[in-house]
Amino acid sequence: MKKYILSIDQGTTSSRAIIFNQEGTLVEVAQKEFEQFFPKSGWVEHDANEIWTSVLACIAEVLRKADISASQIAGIGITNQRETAVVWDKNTDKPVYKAIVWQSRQTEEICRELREAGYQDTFRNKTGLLIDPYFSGTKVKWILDHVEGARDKAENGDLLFGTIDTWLIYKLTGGKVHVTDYSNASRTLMYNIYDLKWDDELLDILGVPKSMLPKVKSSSEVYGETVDYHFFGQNVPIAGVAGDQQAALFGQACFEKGMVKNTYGTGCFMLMHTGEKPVQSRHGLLTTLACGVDGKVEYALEGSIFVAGSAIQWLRDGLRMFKDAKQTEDYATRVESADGVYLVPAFVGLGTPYWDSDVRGAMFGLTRGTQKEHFIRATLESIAYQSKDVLNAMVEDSGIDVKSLRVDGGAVANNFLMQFQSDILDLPVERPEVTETTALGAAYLAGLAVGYWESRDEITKRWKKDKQFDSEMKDEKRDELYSGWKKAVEAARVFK
Ligand SMILES: Nc1ncnc2c1ncn2[C@@H]1O[C@H](COP(=O)(O)OP(=O)(O)O)[C@@H](O)[C@H]1O
Ligand SMILES: O=P(O)(O)OC[C@H](O)CO
Repeated sequence: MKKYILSIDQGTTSSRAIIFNQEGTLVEVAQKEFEQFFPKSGWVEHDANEIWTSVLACIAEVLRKADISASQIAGIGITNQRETAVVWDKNTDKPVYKAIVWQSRQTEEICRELREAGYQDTFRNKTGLLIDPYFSGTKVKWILDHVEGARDKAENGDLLFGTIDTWLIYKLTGGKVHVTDYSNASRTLMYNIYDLKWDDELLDILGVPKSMLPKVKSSSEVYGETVDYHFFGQNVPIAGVAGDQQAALFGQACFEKGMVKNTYGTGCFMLMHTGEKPVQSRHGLLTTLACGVDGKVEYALEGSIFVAGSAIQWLRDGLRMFKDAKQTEDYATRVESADGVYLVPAFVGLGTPYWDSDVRGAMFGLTRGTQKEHFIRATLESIAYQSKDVLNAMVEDSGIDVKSLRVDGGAVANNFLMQFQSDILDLPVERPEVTETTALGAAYLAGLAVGYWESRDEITKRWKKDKQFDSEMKDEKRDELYSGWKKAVEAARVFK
């Protein structure tokens, strides 16, 4: 009987279930969107139960479409939108509040208070992160502070916290297993990435009882089995877990110090593998845990860009400039250049390296001659400029000379964007054949744990390039364009 690996990719706007075969080829995929809740300006929430049912529906659909029975699944890998926080009552298995999403800014006030109380370095030195609403810790505090009776219940040991991986494993195992992996724990603002422990001092500052927290395990091991009533009568091992960006780093076979991947989706997330030693940043990068295997811990540097593909969605839905994101390539190549136009897409502030949550989007260099084509081209270019800001910070902080950039995510289909990225970085940009690297990474992690695949070397060999983009731009032109971008960012930050 032929066996497969099932990967569950629980993202910000949709859940997906994907089946991979022994060759690491995608056999079938099922996807389901779910509702986004925006209760107040800047707040983003999900219904954790809807996420769970969307995942179950995807599993059923993908098995049906692939005509594979549940008994043919050798193992399950889970990868997830990170930082999003769920708190539920272990007596009822019901969430006490909606899942607070990574993008949500509703804990801005809590963060301000923590910064003003002088805790920035305490958190940074232990977690590698910044005090920002992005991370889970202040979201958990917010729920305990705002949901009636929640704090008492938490102190009584009745409430559990989890990122989405934890929530899904808990549900799939019928409430038997409460775990997460290093990569997800490292995004919570509560986990000490050097001691590899939940940090008592940080928990105390945040007022989060330790009894709520999941056990932290490696990214590739058997955590438990599905209960048969949730998996068509089968007890299948859940054997791989990683936050989606770390899973992509793994799926891109970036196992060596200095290898970098950039994922171009709603936002952009660039990760550099830094080996078995953490690198501390001076330029607003995050130090985070990558996926190790065989019990080894590995580290990465990460830069987060909040708005990338979503700027394209804004052009499509907000400004109604085209119907399909694909058309942007054609529009952008109809003109020679953006003609001096720059978009700073700081719609929700700027992430790495600026970490400025008050700055808002701005456009510069408009003339009477500016056309829709320039506008679209400038938007695509802004994705590449932001990525250059992050890569520059990585090179400075790590002292590592980067040889190439591996890319994935929905927007890498855009050849203009990839060529411009290579031009502006003056680096080769490598697009793999399988751009579903996030799901593939989780599948690899699970497959390695159950002996479906042998080793990371096998994965390295499987990584295949679809296309390489090499820089064709003159240094002078690159410098001129990039200095224009830096000026545009400066100017946008003045207007607050
Ligand atoms: N050909 C394209 N050119 C530019 N942007 C694109 C293209 N195709 C998709 N996108 C953008 O990529 C994003 C979708 O990528 P995806 O990896 O599915 O995102 P996510 O996982 O964050 O939901 C959307 O924001 C979309 O606007
Ligand atoms: O859902 P995605 O793929 O946009 O990823 C979200 C990130 O994990 C947030 O840190």
